[in-house]
Amino acid sequence: MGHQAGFVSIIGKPNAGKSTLMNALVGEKMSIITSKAQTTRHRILGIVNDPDYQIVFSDTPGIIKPHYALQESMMHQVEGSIVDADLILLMTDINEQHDEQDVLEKLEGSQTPLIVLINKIDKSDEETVMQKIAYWQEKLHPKAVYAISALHLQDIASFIGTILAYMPEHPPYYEKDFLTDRNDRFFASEIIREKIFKSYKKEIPYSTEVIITAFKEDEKIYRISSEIIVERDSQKNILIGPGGAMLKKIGTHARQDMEEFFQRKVFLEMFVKVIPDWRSKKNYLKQFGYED
Ligand SMILES: Nc1nc2c(ncn2[C@@H]2O[C@H](COP(=O)(O)OP(=O)(O)OP(=O)(O)O)[C@@H](O)[C@H]2O)c(=O)[nH]1
Repeated sequence: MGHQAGFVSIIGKPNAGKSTLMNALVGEKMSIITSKAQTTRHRILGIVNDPDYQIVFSDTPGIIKPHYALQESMMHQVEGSIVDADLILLMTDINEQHDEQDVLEKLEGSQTPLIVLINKIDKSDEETVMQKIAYWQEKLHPKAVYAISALHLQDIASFIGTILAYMPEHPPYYEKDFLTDRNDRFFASEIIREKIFKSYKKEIPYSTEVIITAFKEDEKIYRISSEIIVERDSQKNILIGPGGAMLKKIGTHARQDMEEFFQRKVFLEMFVKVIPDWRSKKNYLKQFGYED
């Protein structure tokens, strides 16, 4: 067999561990990970390269019933990744009793090979694992069901081997030194978003978008300016905190992560701006990079 290349879509409910799995497979932090559901908003590619193959993983937003335009765009990205895939990995959390109906609806009519992954078995027991394996086999008749812990993924090589069996003979889709299709600006904004998700309770993270307004690469330092968009003045006040303390903390943590990620010194500016109801307005969503 010649060179193999293909697309693998990782789908599932929010918080199942999709981003954790992709980062483990790619060996780099491509997708931000937090304990909150719906952290991932865009479809993010993570590419595993080898002289003989290229596997292009898509980490996708968790599947939900959309309530506003941002979530509709997130669901369109899931659907797009299913259409493109040579293999679908459906990820489930062993400890969650989700109604998976909306996930199954997305798979209806798809002829693409499917593997079910039962994740977080480090927080479960053998009997439950056996029950869940039987459940998914019966429910979807997938090619295989694997019980894993994405957080402590044991044998990545054999996992990749399993996936390769479904990858067609094809030249590489991307340059062999690419790990992702996203650029440095995207990762800078995601790093800030991760800090916001980790620092505030529910309302602020879900109402926030981060825009990189300038990204200047000097030899020794990256100069990055950003805007944090929220929906209301009250959220702006919470985000900034007393005397600017919260925003300062986020900025410090984000800068440290960026310096590690880019292997450069970083100068980071942050401004907070209110755009009422941006999550429901198509023109803003388009401007912020969410496709229809
Ligand atoms: N115990 C345990 N926790 C895990 C495992 N895999 C992921 N997690 C945790 O589950 C949470 C969600 O993980 P993510 O990888 O962000 O999940 P996701 O499916 O990408 O989430 P969305 O972006 O909301 O769709 C994080 O707190 C992870 O650390 C695992 O194997 N075991």
